[in-house]
Amino acid sequence: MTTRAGIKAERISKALDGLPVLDDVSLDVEPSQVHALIGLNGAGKTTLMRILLGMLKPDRGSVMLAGSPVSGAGALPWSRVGQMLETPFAYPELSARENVYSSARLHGMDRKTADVSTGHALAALGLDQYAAKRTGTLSLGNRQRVGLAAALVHAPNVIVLDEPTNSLDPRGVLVLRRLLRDACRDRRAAVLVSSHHLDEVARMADRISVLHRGRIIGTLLPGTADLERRFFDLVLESDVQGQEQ
Ligand SMILES: Nc1ncnc2c1ncn2[C@@H]1O[C@H](COP(=O)(O)OP(=O)(O)OP(=O)(O)O)[C@@H](O)[C@H]1O
Repeated sequence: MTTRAGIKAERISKALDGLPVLDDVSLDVEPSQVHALIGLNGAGKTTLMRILLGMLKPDRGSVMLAGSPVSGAGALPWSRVGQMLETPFAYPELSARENVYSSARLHGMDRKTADVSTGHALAALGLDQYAAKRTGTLSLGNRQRVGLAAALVHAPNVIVLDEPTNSLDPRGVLVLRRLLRDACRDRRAAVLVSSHHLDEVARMADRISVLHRGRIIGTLLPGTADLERRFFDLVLESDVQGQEQ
């Protein structure tokens, strides 16, 4: 299996506590695309993202990430990856600036470049006035913005964000959408975002994959009308098929 960039997951299965959570999931997140993963609570989105990022080992299947098998990826591929899963990257006792700068350095940027990039990332996420504040004292939405700044500061080519708009206000959602679009256009980034919000996803994504009960049950076209109805049609169809088997 070869891929030059992006994420390619093939036939991933995983059980947790003896229960199947992912069943034969394949997913291609291509360069220059925002790929959305949608599914109901408990569908397996976070588990899949953890496997894609090498945080959890699949029982079966394989993942290529930024051109390398995720199981043996060295520092170079990881320096090209930006991610935010569940809790945003943020040491509460450090300032917003220190958190974002740390992420830049951990992803291999030299001090000067990290310093400049940190300034840009904070400004892009509207965090200038909070830069010196301890992250633990910030509002939930602003902590999420710090997490996003930390995920994007090093201009990654592969971006994985788990429910990145959860605590964002409408302006934050617009900002994130623009940043992800810019990343796709300017550096051919491959972007995977999970979400429950179909309307947001429809405006942000080029492709939408639907995960239900640990299986990819179909895709949706972002531009089509009645996205919500189509989503529930897919879910219902899959549940009916499951009952018949
Ligand atoms: N560490 C764990 N041990 C046992 N079961 C787990 C563990 N983590 C997740 N699960 C189970 O796996 C299933 C999928 O969980 P996951 O968090 O991946 O779903 P999700 O689609 O991200 O859900 P949500 O939208 O609610 O965040 C759930 O049934 C969950 O209870």
